[in-house]
Amino acid sequence: MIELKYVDKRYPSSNALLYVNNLTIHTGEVVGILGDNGSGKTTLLKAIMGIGEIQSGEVKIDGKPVTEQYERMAFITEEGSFLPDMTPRKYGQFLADFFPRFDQTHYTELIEAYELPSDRRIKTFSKGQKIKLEICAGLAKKADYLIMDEPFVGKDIFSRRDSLKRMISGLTGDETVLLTTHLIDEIENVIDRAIIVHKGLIRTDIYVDDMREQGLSLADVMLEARKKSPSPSIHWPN
Ligand SMILES: Nc1ncnc2c1ncn2[C@@H]1O[C@H](COP(=O)(O)OP(=O)(O)OP(=O)(O)O)[C@@H](O)[C@H]1O
Repeated sequence: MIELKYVDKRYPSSNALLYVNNLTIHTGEVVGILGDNGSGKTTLLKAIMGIGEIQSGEVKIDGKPVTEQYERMAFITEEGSFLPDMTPRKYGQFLADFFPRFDQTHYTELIEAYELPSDRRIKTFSKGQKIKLEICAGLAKKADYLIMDEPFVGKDIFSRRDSLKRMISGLTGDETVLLTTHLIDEIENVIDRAIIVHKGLIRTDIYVDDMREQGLSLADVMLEARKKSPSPSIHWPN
């Protein structure tokens, strides 16, 4: 379970903020973090991963600070955690040294399935190939929490569908998955819950089944979220 309480994140060099009053992501949920460019999606994922300071509030993963749970977390992002001079093969060895649960065989299978050159330096890869490599690494970590920032960036449509299928089929179903994306059509049938961030605040948090019962699509919900004013129950930090 991921829990955020009164999380306040500000950047000193801009007036952007993220404020989350109370958010609980239950174990096993697949959650889409959606919203316009610059709305705060990546900032939210980074706050969960403990990347960068938060001004106040707390984030707990199964009741513990994220720093005590890193072995159980995979953060898949375009920025990548690979070292650019490494090849995928070397990167796999490096990850195996750091993550006790890392499954080298599964990693090699994924690298082959994504048709990534295992002995070429990662710095020569395209954007789509780099994020594919990060997905291979993230899935092979056998993490309980998969936090993915734009996992479809730089991919063509066939590659996106293939990637999505592979990602889902590589999961046991017990993982908690958070992903940001702008490709709402692709993920509507994949996520259980949609959290819509607008101007640094969570404006909508809805289960997809409830959304469908109300006859709404993700596109409708996102449009509504933009118009909503912040919830009156929000306690603004002093
Ligand atoms: N390191 C930083 N320093 C200053 N401002 C930042 C920094 N990182 C992000 N921001 C600002 O915080 C806001 C939220 O950015 P964030 O990257 O979380 O948005 P996003 O929803 O992930 O956007 P996108 O869909 O474009 O990736 C933006 O206004 C952005 O300019």
